[in-house]
Amino acid sequence: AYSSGGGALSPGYYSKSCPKLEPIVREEVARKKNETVVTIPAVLRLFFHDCFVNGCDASVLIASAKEDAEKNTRDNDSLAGDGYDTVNRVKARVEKECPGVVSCSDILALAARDVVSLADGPYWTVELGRRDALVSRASDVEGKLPGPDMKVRELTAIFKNGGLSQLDMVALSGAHTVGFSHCTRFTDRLYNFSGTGKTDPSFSKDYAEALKKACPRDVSDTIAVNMDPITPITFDNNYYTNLLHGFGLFTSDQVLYTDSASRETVKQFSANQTSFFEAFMASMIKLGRVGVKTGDSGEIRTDCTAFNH
Ligand code: HEM
Ligand SMILES: [Ca+2]
Ligand SMILES: [Ca+2]
Repeated sequence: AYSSGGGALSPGYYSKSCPKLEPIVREEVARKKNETVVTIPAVLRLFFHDCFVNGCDASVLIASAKEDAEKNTRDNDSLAGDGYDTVNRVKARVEKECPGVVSCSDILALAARDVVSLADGPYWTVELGRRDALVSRASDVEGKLPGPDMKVRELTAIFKNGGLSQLDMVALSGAHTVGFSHCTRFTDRLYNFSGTGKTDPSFSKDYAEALKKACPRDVSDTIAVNMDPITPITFDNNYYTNLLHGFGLFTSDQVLYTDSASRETVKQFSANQTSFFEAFMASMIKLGRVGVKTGDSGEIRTDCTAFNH
């Protein structure tokens, strides 16, 4: 379990030491997004995978010659390269403006906020003052990240490790309103649900048919589909409306509606985008506090992909 106090974080942390930080991050993220829209889901997911393994400390960004860092794991293998590129580009500019001052973990937290708002989602104030990790071990990832086959009880337990509630879990799952998934992450639901050789009955029939066309039985592990088939690049509440219609891609998505423990929240977020946006912002701020290192812990990396020493 991690602390999620976040007491030492504050929005104005760099107001004297790097006053242009936020406009620089915004500009670089927007430039990258205009080159490829994949930037949006890539950065958002990268932030989540960082925070859930040893806290929001940029541990996921470390590149290891021995390939034994967090990024060298099955769970993190599918993190799109554009997420890392975005952070590295922002960092390069920020280092020119204010050398040695701004952590990679704070850049990632700001970039995650900016991609959401650039996709027409909400905009919130980001707490700052995180320091970067001194370790990144592949062996630390196991069991920390949720899997697409999990049910509500397991999902809630994983989020609880970071001090996040079931409501936070349902709100943050709304991130699947943008981005892609490889077919291999859900083909069991299409062709061999619970070992039955059948299709998961909680799928809409039409949606399952469409997914079978995009993802045939022996599909290559490079093929991916939109997670929100209706508004794939817009950050909206359509993820929840999809669940009402059996358009959830993973078991971990669809169970949020089929399980009565979370169904009312799904209905509410589907009916009212403002209530989803408010919950999402609050949960992102909580996510950004998970296991943060402040004060004398950690370091301010100069290169986000490597420790300073
Ligand atoms: C609730 C439990 C969650 C599970 C089981 C889960 C699982 C997954 C899986 C399996 C993928 C597809 C990866 C692939 O291509 O193989 C994915 C994609 C994604 N996830 Fe999640 N996720 C969860 C929560 C979250 C949260 C909390 C966020 C962010 C706040 C998030 C953001 C994303 C995004 C944006 C993508 C698309 C990535 C891209 O297009 O590059 N997920 N997730
Ligand atoms: Ca981390
Ligand atoms: Ca959407």
